[in-house]
Amino acid sequence: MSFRIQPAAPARPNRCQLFGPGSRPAIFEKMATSAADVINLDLEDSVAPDDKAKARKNIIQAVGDVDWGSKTLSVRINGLDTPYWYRDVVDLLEQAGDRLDQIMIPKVGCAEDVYAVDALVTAIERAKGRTKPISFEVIIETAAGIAHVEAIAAASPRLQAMSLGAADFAASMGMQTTGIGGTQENYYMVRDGQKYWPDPWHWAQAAIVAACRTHGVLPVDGPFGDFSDDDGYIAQARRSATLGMVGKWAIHPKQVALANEVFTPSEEAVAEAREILAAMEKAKAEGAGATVYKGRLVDIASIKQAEVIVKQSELIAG
Ligand SMILES: CC(=O)SCCNC(=O)CCNC(=O)[C@H](O)C(C)(C)COP(=O)(O)OP(=O)(O)OC[C@H]1O[C@@H](n2cnc3c(N)ncnc32)[C@H](O)[C@@H]1OP(=O)(O)O
Ligand SMILES: O=CC(=O)O
Ligand SMILES: [Mg+2]
Repeated sequence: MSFRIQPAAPARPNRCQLFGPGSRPAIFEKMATSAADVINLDLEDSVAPDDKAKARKNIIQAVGDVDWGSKTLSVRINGLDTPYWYRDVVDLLEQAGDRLDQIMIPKVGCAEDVYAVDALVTAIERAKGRTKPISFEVIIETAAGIAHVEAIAAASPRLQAMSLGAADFAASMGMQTTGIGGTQENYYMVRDGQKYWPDPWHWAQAAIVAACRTHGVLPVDGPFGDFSDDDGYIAQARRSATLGMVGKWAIHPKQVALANEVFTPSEEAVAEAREILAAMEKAKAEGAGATVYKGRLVDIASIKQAEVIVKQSELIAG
């Protein structure tokens, strides 16, 4: 390990973030009774401009009225390039009850975007005597966002999570696709006449994971638009989990169970991780730093790898 210690990310389950438009209050109770760990009530891109004010009111009322259980309750505000965002923050912080946990800031392009929201939130918290500090999550979904991803991850002690937003990201990058996440038809390689579809989101996800892990923030995969394609969703989520992300968005309730399944370590994976830890305990007792487990090398690094899986399963089990 470097002299610079890697901070731990917040210890809370974040396997699935279920989104719903703030302009559709009829689904709020359904969201609250879902199995998602995080609820994202949206004021941004799923709400038409004429509905923004009403959606704000709906959300403020629902924060207090709906029983959100032990879920993390987050509201996605509008982007800092719009005329809506300051009113989102002011009204939420002045009028919504203490049950509100988090604000999601979309289209963050630089650390100063987060700083600006932090300054406003801090002023209102003090003015109103709010004792529970609001945490932040951000979406990396622009070229500027990914270019400044590490500075953004370090921008505020309020920051708990960072998502990749594939739809706006694709648009900002000028990618030739209207798909939201997943395999892209024209992003393929050819070998011996066979097509092979690599993952166009991989590099951005890896950059987000590295920035998040450096600064103790939860890395999360964003939306998968085709909610009729369970296999595609699962494949995308498994790749994200393998890269180090802790969860994924659901833009339809049927995606919640898929995310929970992928981001909950399987019994087999946990059992194997515990066996590796036991094998290393035995090796250490015998004065060895490395040993053989099921025909393969395990050493002191394997302890840390196994601990990732065991800790994640313990966190979810509560
Ligand atoms: C790129 C981005 O920014 S993604 C993030 C922003 N986007 C969003 O928030 C969109 C969230 N999703 C939705 O608005 C909706 O799910 C839609 C528009 C995609 C589909 O809505 P519908 O046509 O109503 O879906 P469908 O008919 O399959 O719904 C089935 C049931 O789930 C409910 N439902 C639909 N969406 C949600 C949701 N997000 N959360 C909870 N329940 C929901 C419906 O009310 C319906 O309930 P019922 O069986 O009791 O009648
Ligand atoms: O906000 C999410 C996105 O994919 O864009
Ligand atoms: Mg977006």
